[in-house]
Amino acid sequence: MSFDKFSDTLLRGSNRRQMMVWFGSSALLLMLSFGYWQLDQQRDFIYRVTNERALAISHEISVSTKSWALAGDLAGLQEVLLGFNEAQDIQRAYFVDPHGQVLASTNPDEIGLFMSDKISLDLLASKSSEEIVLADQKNYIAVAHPVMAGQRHVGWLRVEMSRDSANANIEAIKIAWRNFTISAVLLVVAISLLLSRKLTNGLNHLVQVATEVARGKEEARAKILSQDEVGVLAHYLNEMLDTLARQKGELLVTSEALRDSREGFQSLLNTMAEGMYEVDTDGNCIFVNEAFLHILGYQNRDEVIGKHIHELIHHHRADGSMYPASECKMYRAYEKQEEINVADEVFWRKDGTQVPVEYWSHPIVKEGVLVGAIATFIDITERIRAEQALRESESKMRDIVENAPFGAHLYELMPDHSLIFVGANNAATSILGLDHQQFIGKTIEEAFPPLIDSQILDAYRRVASTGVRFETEQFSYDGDKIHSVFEVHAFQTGKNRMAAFFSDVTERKRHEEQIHLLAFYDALTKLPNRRLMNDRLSQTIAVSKRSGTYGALMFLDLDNFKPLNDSHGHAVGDSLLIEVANRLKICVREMDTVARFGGDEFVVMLSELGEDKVAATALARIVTEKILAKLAEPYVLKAVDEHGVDTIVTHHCTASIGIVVFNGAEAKQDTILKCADDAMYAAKDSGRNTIRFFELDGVLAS
Ligand SMILES: Nc1nc2c(ncn2[C@@H]2O[C@H](COP(=O)(O)OP(=O)(O)OP(=O)(O)O)[C@@H](O)[C@H]2O)c(=O)[nH]1
Repeated sequence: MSFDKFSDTLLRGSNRRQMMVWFGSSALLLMLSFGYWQLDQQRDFIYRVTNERALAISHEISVSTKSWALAGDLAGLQEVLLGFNEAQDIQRAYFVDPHGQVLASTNPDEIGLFMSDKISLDLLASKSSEEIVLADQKNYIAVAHPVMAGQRHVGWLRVEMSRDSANANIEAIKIAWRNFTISAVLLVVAISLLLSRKLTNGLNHLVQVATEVARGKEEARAKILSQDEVGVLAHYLNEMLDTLARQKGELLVTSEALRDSREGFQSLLNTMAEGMYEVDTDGNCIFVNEAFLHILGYQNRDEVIGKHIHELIHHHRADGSMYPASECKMYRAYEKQEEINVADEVFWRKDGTQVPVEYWSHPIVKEGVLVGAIATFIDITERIRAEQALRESESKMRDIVENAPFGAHLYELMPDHSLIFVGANNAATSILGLDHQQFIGKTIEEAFPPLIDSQILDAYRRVASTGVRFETEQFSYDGDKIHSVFEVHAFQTGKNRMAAFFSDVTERKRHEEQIHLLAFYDALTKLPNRRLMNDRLSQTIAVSKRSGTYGALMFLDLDNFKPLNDSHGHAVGDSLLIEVANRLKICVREMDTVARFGGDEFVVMLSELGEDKVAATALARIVTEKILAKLAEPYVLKAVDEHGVDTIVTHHCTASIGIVVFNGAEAKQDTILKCADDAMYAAKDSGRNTIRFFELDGVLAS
């Protein structure tokens, strides 16, 4: 392990370890510093004590040896010195005379020798009366003490001592101090361990909770073990975790909603029938939907995303010529930040075929800056085909309408409700005999004055605005050049546009009227015939049934008509029949019906004679008698004799009339007719020129 890593581990590890390291190393440093200082002090002190002892010994020996020296008793002198031979740490003690000769020494071998070393020479040269420390070394000390006789130097007593005992003391102190230091450091480390454990237990718990939460155990919460700062921290950590959990829940809901919304939006885009893509400002594709891939034949988005979209799908025009991006309408629109809609260009499929499209592009602007664009498009192949088919169909229809046998007018309804004439076909021109070109742009009233105040104008306006078709049965048009009846069919051809098809049905109408006349009227007298009388009788019966009113039916047959025919001819007979018809008509009300059933047989039906049968019968009788009298009046008839000359024939004629008064609720039509017929024959049988009433049950009435 490198030092850096080691120091890193120590200094940046857990708080507990840091505390231990810092406290331990601080204690160690402190103890070492203090110990070193203390040891230094101790050493100085011990050395000083050693020096003082050396000086004290040298003083004591000098005092002891002074008398022996003055006496010149070298043996005594030697004796004194040998007495100090056993003193502690004394290595050597000797007496030197002023000439440097050793007179006595703890080392007898050097007695008589002269000191010639520099220290000795300097010492001998010195006249000091004070003791002198000659050497003060770690293991050795040498002192010299003058031996004075008054003011006279008699010699120098020199003592050399080892510092073994002093150094042993110092060593013992060192060992003691080292042990003390180690113990102190260990104690400090132990205390710091306990203290840090106490201090960091709570923190470690918080760290453990935070670690569990970080590893996904989001429900983990800190125990509040104390009321100190760590307890407060645990409380707020729990609150923070609760808040985070709540916010995460809300965020989850929001993000789920967002994801749902995004997925919904994505699937919406993908279910769009329109192709869609998004480009950045460089024109590179950043999004396409499913329809894009489908329409342009790509399998997946990777084939498109990141590509320059113009170069990929819009590189050539429909005619095959190059379509540079610089000329692309879409890009020009992007630059101007405008929306654009184009429907006459093509996109190119992956397989190199072209597809006609209509596209819309919208620039995307964020905070005023263009950041890209979105384009949507649809394949308009079918539309073009349909438009072409429509054009062809319209052309065919135009041909058909132009050449149709019926007239056609086209109108447009204006906001002020006026109908403006916008065109006509060839048949319209030939039917109406008008030059329609001159009417284009004019109102219908200006173009066709006979239509002013006509109901057909309102009908046309309704058709143009609502689309409800309109068909006239017949419509009379009296113009300058034409007086005809038309049949008109009008229908909407577009918003506020309509066409009116018309055909001249004047001739057909005349024929229809003729057919109607022949079918329902007697050709000679113009009276309703048997069929029409039967219709009206059934209607009268139905009304009578509902209202309870009575009606009367009379059968009338001329008496002795045949002889007139025989004597004056059929034409005179016809004239009589016509005159009879006229007289009958003037005898009845408008609502009554006079019919000719054939030959000289007529039928008169009186309706709404009231609800009282007696009164109705009386009324019927009055009318019948009136008829009888009227028919009995002489007839002045024009005749032509056998020579072809016109003559006047006066003829008298009567009629036999049978009557039935009926109520619709009481009798059926056949019964009524039969009873009237029977009554008429009864009248004939009674001698003619008379009236007979029949009850419906076949009983002859008075
Ligand atoms: N002029 C003319 N005569 C017709 C027409 N239809 C029928 N007749 C004749 O009318 C006559 C009717 O004959 P009847 O009613 O049987 O004879 P009638 O002389 O009236 O005798 P009664 O009815 O018994 O009084 C026939 O001679 C028919 O030929 C017609 O349209 N014109």
